[in-house]
Amino acid sequence: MSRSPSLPDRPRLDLDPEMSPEERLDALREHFIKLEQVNDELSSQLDSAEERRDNLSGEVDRLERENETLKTSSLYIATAEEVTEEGVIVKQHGNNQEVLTEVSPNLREELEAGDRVAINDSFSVQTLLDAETDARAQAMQVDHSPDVVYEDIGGLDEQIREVREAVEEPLVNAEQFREVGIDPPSGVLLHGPPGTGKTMLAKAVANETDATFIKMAGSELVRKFIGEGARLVRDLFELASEREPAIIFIDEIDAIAAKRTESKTSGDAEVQRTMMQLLSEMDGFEDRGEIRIIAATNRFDMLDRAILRPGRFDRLIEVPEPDAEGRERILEIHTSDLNLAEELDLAAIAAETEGFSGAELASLTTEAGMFAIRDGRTEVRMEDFEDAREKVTDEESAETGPIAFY
Ligand SMILES: Nc1ncnc2c1ncn2[C@@H]1O[C@H](COP(=O)(O)OP(=O)(O)OP(=O)(O)O)[C@@H](O)[C@H]1O
Repeated sequence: MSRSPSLPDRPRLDLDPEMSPEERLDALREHFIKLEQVNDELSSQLDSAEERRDNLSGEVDRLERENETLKTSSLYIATAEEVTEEGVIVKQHGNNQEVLTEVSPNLREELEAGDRVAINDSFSVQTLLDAETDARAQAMQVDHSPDVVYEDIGGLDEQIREVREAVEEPLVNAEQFREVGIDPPSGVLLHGPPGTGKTMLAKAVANETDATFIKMAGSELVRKFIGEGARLVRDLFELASEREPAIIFIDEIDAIAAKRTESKTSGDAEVQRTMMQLLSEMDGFEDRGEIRIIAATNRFDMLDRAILRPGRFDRLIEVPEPDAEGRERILEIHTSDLNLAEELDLAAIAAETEGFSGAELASLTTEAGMFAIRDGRTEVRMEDFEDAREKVTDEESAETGPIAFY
């Protein structure tokens, strides 16, 4: 900082009593001139002091603004990976950097592993992001460890074997695949009627491989997130690479990948863009590491064949309606916690429920339990299943009519 200039000396007026009036007048004039000079000097000093003050207050304004911006500067988005005694481990989106960081005690109470958070430059957690405000969070269902295991799935042994081979093996033994030099299937397409266990299969692989399960429903992309489909597909793959190992599950893929002739709605161009984005993500997918893609449809006939080309959904697995044996197994699974009457014959129920999907058998079981309760019993009998079958069949035909799609 420059020093302030020194003040000019104050002129002295020496009037000798011996002086004549003329001499006094001269001395006074001279003094007056000196005073004027000092005055000029002081006012120029005042001017420059004022100028300096203006400059300084400009500088103060600038610093204040900078301070404000620093206080409100952009925050980074991260995911809380683990809440530990020592702090919170967060993983920053984009660069996947993991850090152990601080969090204020009140935030800490609310914070759970898997939450999205905003962190500042020094990585400390500033806010917990509200998942509901985030289209990405709304459009995608993220499950860190789905609780479905292969044993929960009845009648699909062959499909389980194929899914394990196409999805689980390449994830678990990635190194072996590389060494042998074969590319695992890029994407697996599960096709079959509704409620037959396609989602369960995808969840069970995620569980078995300790992978994050990320589900996106094609129909929602088209209905709910109009104009955002392509971006959300990009986000979907980005999220998966942040959460490796991950299983991407695209349900109802027909909604975004229907044959062009079949989709003549006004949103056609938008749907096309979403599908193109999906194809380009899959085409550029090879080096993406531990991410596998599973899609499901119950409108296989409607699919645009472009998505079935090699390098895309090149492994097709049909998930059919269960046969009698499959139905019996599904009934066994869903009644395992029920208090069944001694005489109850699951094979007989399976024989009488031709055309029932796994989902329908699950609700049949719940309904049977409800009939027992209504009757004041704690034991579920054959007659409860018969009543339940009538109810479920009536509801089905009232709601959807015969299943016409497949
Ligand atoms: N094979 C099965 N074994 C046991 N339970 C089943 C089976 N299939 C379906 N279920 C029951 O039905 C429910 C729905 O199944 P799931 O969501 O996997 O069907 P989906 O084929 O994905 O259906 P959608 O095509 O309608 O999405 C499951 O939560 C489960 O209770």
